[in-house]
Amino acid sequence: MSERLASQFDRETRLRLRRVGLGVLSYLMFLVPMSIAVHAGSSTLGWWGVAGFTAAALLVNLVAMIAIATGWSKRFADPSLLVPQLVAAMLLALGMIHYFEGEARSVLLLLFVAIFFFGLFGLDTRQYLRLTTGTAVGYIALTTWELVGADASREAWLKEAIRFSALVVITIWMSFIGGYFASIRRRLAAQRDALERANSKLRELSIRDELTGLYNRRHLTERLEQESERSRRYGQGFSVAIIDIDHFKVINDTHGHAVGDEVLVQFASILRLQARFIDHVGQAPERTLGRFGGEEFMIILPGTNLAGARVCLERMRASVAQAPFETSAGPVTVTFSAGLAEQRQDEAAEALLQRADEALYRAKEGGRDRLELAGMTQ
Ligand SMILES: Nc1nc2c(ncn2[C@@H]2O[C@H](COP(=O)(O)OP(=O)(O)OP(=O)(O)O)[C@@H](O)[C@H]2O)c(=O)[nH]1
Repeated sequence: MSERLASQFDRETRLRLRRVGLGVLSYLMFLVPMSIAVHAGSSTLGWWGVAGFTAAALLVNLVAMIAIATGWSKRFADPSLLVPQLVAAMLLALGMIHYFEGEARSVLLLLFVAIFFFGLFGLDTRQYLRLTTGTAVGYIALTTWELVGADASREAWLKEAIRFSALVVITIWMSFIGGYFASIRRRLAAQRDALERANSKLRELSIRDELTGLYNRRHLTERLEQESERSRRYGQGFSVAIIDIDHFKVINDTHGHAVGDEVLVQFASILRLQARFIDHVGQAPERTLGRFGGEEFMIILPGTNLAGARVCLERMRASVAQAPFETSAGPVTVTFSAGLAEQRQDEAAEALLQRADEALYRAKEGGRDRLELAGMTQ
């Protein structure tokens, strides 16, 4: 049953349905003292009456279950229908008590305690106090009607007064205690939400490079491993490029470290823009661009062969070289060199990176501002 519940409903709905189930269980449990009282002759209810009350209680719960399971209850502020269920339970309890006398009647006041405990699932103090008022008014109306009708003695009135005051004291206490638990629950929920938000922010920060906002080395390495694994499993190849700004040390030495940082940020945003550009028709898997360290960047291109990677990197190169970067120290000309490699079948990520790095070395040796492609054969 719970597995079926899990597959059909969302978490909140499952929880609400379970609560209604718990309500059914507590009604059924009350059948025991009720039946004993009927059997012992302490009740004028009779077996048909027991059956009638049980059927009414089950009907209330069935309606609540259907309203929750179909999603109909979601249109209300209280989609768990807790308040209507509690009001229905209270009315049923009042109706039932009418048929019990003496000791049995006092004991059955426990029904109200059970109902109020159920309110712990969601009532706040104000709602609890309203339920207490409703219960008290209902009880006074019932007993006055009974006692006046029976022309009861002073003793009978006093006995009811004792029951009534005990009922009111207990329900008022439960209102405050229940409300207190509700406030703790709300606080815990708010703390859990704040913690979840903080966690996701931390997760995001832990994979980002602080300066450029691109992915950091750790995330790039992780993604590279994932891509290798995916390619081994599904046979879909990928390429990788290591991008290195040319003579970045000169930019730093000439204009200062802060201007060097400005260049890195602008460089990153150009690469980011170009990385999003899709070169071929059809849906290409998302590319991962990051800062590998210093003035070195990396892009992972899933489902892309060397020729495709070259198109993408050539566009990046042209875009960077197109115009000098505007910095606080004036225009700075920036170029980069890149080494590209396509994964060979079953090649480990480390070996692939090694080949891309060797290609980058050749690009630098060859005069910079150029791309070099690693060969596919050994
Ligand atoms: N401004 C700035 N500079 C950095 C940062 N990280 C590394 N660098 C500098 O980047 C420079 C890299 O210099 P090199 O490794 O000699 O490379 P290069 O000057 O780009 O020369 P080639 O790569 O051979 O073209 C060093 O001066 C580092 O101090 C950073 O976050 N900000």
